[in-house]
Amino acid sequence: MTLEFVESMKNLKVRNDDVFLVTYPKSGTIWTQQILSLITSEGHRNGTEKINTNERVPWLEFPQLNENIDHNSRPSPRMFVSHLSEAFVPRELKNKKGKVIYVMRNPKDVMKSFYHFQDIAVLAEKSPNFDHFFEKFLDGEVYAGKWFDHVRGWYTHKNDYNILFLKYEDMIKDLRSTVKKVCSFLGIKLDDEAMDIVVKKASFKEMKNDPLANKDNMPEDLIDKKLGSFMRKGQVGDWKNLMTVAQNETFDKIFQEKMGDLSLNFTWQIS
Ligand SMILES: Nc1ncnc2c1ncn2[C@@H]1O[C@H](COP(=O)(O)OS(=O)(=O)O)[C@@H](OP(=O)(O)O)[C@H]1O
Repeated sequence: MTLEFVESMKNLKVRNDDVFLVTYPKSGTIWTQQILSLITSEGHRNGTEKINTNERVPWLEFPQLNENIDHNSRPSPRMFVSHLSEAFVPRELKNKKGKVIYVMRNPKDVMKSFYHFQDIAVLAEKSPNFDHFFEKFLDGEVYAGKWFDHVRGWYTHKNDYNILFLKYEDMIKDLRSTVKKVCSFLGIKLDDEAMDIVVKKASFKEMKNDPLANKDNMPEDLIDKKLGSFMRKGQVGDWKNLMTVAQNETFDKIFQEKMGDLSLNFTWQIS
């Protein structure tokens, strides 16, 4: 990804039936790519088409991950996935052209997932320990910058977009309801049998064993599978196994300062 390319994406011609999935890293990106793939493709549901979710929902800002795909020449309907901040996505989306699905996850679990991801992400700058990563995350010295800015940017500009917000924890609690919400947002009707398949194939257990959906097919120079799995735990509240009491207090204080004025609630654990 070059800055020049990202800049050029601001001018991408948006089509009415485009769908942009946007996330801060580690918030449920591949999960929602899989859900979108299953909802929109019968061949993905019944296993007759062997296409990676990363190809069905290609990266907006990483064309090299999809054989240098040229988004302009893709047939409609197109789906995209992106980690871009609100200020960097195609401007035409602001005219409520196309649809945006923004998935968020409680930032303590995001941070923990991100910390472990550096073990397997070959190109990631490694932190020697969690204390170091904790500071880096708070300072936004990680890919995609500060979590607080990313979420705030999208949330406070929500009225400019045709946008559906989803939360990772809601997906954990009731995946079927989330799938229904996505179907309704996309104007797609699935019968009960198709819905059952989507919910089953988008479960953590199924995805962990599905190389089309779990990044096992990623090149080894990007993800080193010997060092860990991309589908790590898929839980809510795993941050408790890593953050100290002091770090948690610091985080809560910063969260309150930066997000306290927004009507956004997160689920920090599920008992
Ligand atoms: N089906 C399903 N159910 C529950 N959780 C799931 C599922 N699929 C992916 N995951 C978890 O999502 C985390 C990876 O997030 P992303 O896909 O956003 O990562 S990335 O930004 O694309 O690198 C990562 O979270 P952690 O396990 O906490 O590390 C994945 O395990």
